[in-house]
This record gives sequence, C-alpha cells and structure tokens, in this order.
Amino acid sequence: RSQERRADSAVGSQHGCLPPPILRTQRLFGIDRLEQIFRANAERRLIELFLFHFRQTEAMLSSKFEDWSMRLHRDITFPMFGDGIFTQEGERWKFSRELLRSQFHFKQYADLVVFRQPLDDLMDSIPQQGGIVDLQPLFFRLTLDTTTAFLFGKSVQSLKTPESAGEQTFAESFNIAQEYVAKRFRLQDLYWLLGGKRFREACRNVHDFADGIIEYSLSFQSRTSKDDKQYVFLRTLARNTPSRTALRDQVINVLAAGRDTTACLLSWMFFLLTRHPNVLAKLRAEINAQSGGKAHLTRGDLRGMNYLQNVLKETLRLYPSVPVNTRTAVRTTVLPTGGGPDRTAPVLVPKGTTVAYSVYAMHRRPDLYELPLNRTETFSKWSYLPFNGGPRTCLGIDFALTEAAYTVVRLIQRFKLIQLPNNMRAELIGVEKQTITLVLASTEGCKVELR
Ligand code: HEM
Repeated sequence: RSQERRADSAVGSQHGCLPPPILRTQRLFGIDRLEQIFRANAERRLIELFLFHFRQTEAMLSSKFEDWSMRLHRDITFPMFGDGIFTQEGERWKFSRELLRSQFHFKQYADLVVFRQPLDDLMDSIPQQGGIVDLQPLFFRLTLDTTTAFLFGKSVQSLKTPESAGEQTFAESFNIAQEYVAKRFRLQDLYWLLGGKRFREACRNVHDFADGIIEYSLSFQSRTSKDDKQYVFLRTLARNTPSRTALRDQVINVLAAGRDTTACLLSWMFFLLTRHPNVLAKLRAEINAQSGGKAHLTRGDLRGMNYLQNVLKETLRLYPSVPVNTRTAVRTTVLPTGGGPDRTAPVLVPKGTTVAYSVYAMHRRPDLYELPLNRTETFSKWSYLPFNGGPRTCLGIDFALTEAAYTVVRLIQRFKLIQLPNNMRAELIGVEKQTITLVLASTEGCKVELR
C-alpha cells in the first residue's frame, strides 16, 4: 500500500495536482454530512454538494474513459439490475451495446407506428370531456408499453389493462427497489448496510415481471410470422444469451432505460408548460402550422419543429432524467481541474476512488446558463449532458426524443386547453418537491387541467 501511495504521489507531482477543497464536517466520519444528505432526501430535495466542470466530465466519460469503471454502480444496483448493459464492462458491455444499437436505427420507428397504439391508449384513459388529470403515472405506463412493443415485439398494454399486465405491482416494486438503490448510492462504499427483506421482495417482483414479459413476448413471436425485417431485440437476445437469468437481467436493464427516463422528461415538460403558458401558446402555434392537414406525422415532421425540439432540450437541462451519476477509478488517474483553493489545478484520483457527478447541478450553473451568457469561454458540449457522453452515451436518444415529441404533439392537438389547475400554486422552478431514485421525478406528479 505504501508503495502504491508513493507511486500515486509521484503521478500527482508530475501533473501538478492539488487536493480539492474539503467540505468541512463537524462529526466523526462525516456523519453530519450523511445526515444532511438523508434529510434532503426525506424533504424531497436534491442536495447540491457538487461543483463540476465540463473538463472533468469530458475526462471521465470520454478522453480517460478507460480509467473509469461502473464498479460501485454495479455492486450497488446488482440485486435489481443483475448483469445487463448498465452494469457490464469490457467485452460483455460491448456485446450488449452492439445488440441494442442495431435495434435503435431510426428507420425502425421513423413512421411513428410503434408509438401510435400506446398513445391511442393514453388518450382513451383520459376522460373524453377532460378534467384534472395526473399525467405522470400515465406517462410511466405509456413508456412501458412503447418500450415493450418496440424492443420485445409486443406491448404489455399497461394503459389498457393495468391489472392483467401486472403493471401496478411492477411499478410499486420498481420504485421501492430504486429507492433502496438510491439510498445505497448515498452510502457509497457502505452501501451493503442497506438491504433486507423489503428490498429483496421488491427485486423479486421486478424479476417476476420481466420473466412474464419474456414468456409472453417469446410465445407471441413463435405464434406469429417470423418476419425478420423488424429487428426484434428480444428474439436476438434470447439467441445470444446463455441462460434465462442472463436474459431477464438484460430485459430489466432496457426496461429501466426506456421507461423511467422518458416518462420523467414528459412529466417535467408538462409541469413546465403549464407554468409557462406563453411557451405553450408558441408551441401550439408551431404544431398547428406544421402538422395541419397531415393524417399521420413522421419523425421528419417532428424534427422540423424547432421550437418543440428546443423545449424538450430545455426541459432536460432543468430536469435531466438521470440527475446524479458515479464512476470508479480502475487505476490511479488525474482529473484536469477541481484542485487547489480556486479549483483550477488538476486533481489526483487514486485507484478505487468513486467520484459522483451531478448533471443536475452542472445544468443550473449560473456561469453557463444565466443571462448574460459568455458561452464562448465557459460552454462546451460537455456542459450539457442529459444523455451522458463518450462511449457509454445513451443509445435511446433519438428514440426518446421522437417518442416525447410525438406525445406532446398528440396531447396538444387533442386538448385545446391545457393549464395548471386553479387550486395549484406555480412555484419557482427548482423549489417543487422532487423524488430522486435513479431518475428525477416530481413528487406531486404532474397534475394538469385538460379540456
Ligand atoms: C429522456 C430520455 C432518456 C434519458 C434522459 C436517458 C439518459 C441516459 C443516461 C444519462 C445514460 C448513461 C447512464 C450511465 O452510463 O451511467 C443512458 C444510458 C442508456 N440509455 Fe438512455 N436515456 C433516455 C432514454 C432512453 C431510452 C428510451 C432507451 C431505450 C429504450 C435508452 C437506452 C439506454 C441504454 C441502453 C443505455 C446504456 C448505454 C451504455 O451503457 O452503453 N435510453 N441513458
């Protein structure tokens, strides 16, 4: 160990590293800091302890990608996610990524057909005459139905028949398991202190649900034609996966990727639109102008709606679906900035150290995002990271933005009035209660009045 420490400090001096400023704690082992973090969680706030620079995110996610791993991430989430694309590394990860990448070619959904039926079901679950509706749970079902239709060849139709789809138990268990995982993240290396029967049961329910999807989809596919023109991920995965457990793990990973993230984006988008009626009006005008007379829109039409695309991007800036993330150093490495009293010197990161970074906090940095902007000096593509960056960039970016854009257009076309219910207050952005699991959801849902 002392040899390792000497080698580390040589690396540190070679790069001119300085230690980062230390957050002072009053009690032994930083117990007060932990209390602060858990209190914030109970109060439904995301604590902003992190100050991250884009040069750091660029190094971790891209130029020094090989120095970082998902190790702690994997250990913490393993009871829930098992061995899938989110937790794998090296050759296994590359293999999973290749399998999924082929599925995500935009031609597979450019005609928007895969989104249409789940969206029709969403419309049917809102009373004909409108009223006050919490859109958030509906969006979670919508994205579950779309993801299962697209990736597994058959939707679980949770919007149509939530009970028979088992969606209720799955959704509750998924949330419980995610809450545990989020708390384990807060404990970092001591994550194993949190677990127990409730966590195990929730994970088991999630696994059972995934097993059900596998049965249902594979038997459906064997009963229908083997039309290979549509690349169905599950079928290919089943052929290339050694066991049912391995297949189930992969299914849970992509379900988590496809369901929660896009549902949160949609919820926050309507949350913001009902608090900014002028933006909603401008959006409606663009949609009317560009979709008038067309029976069926395409991905190309949606991409041509610039204002809509910008509102989606701004929503993801303020409410990135994955607000906090971690990486663990697999070897001693250097972050280019963050050290010394003014945080401009390089920082030495010894092997085994886990670094947490908050995209949420970075996206709200006044020097990057408040007027007047001086972006030439401070802004980089690494300052805006809702989909991560580098080799592990989200594979579903285009799919998610297409799904979200189409959903927004359909809802705006169907309801002439979309507004904040009279009895609800419009708070300042960022003051509302937030539920932070692996994703960032609105604690009070997304209640809107629709007519
Ligand atoms: C608004 C919607 C979405 C957001 C904000 C989002 C965000 C992210 C982020 C931040 C990561 C990186 C996680 C990490 O490495 O720690 C990620 C990875 C991933 N996302 Fe998305 N995602 C979205 C939608 C989707 C959808 C709809 C799918 C697929 C159905 C998807 C599939 C994936 C996959 C497979 C990965 C793992 C990539 C890898 O590790 O190589 N995402 N996403």
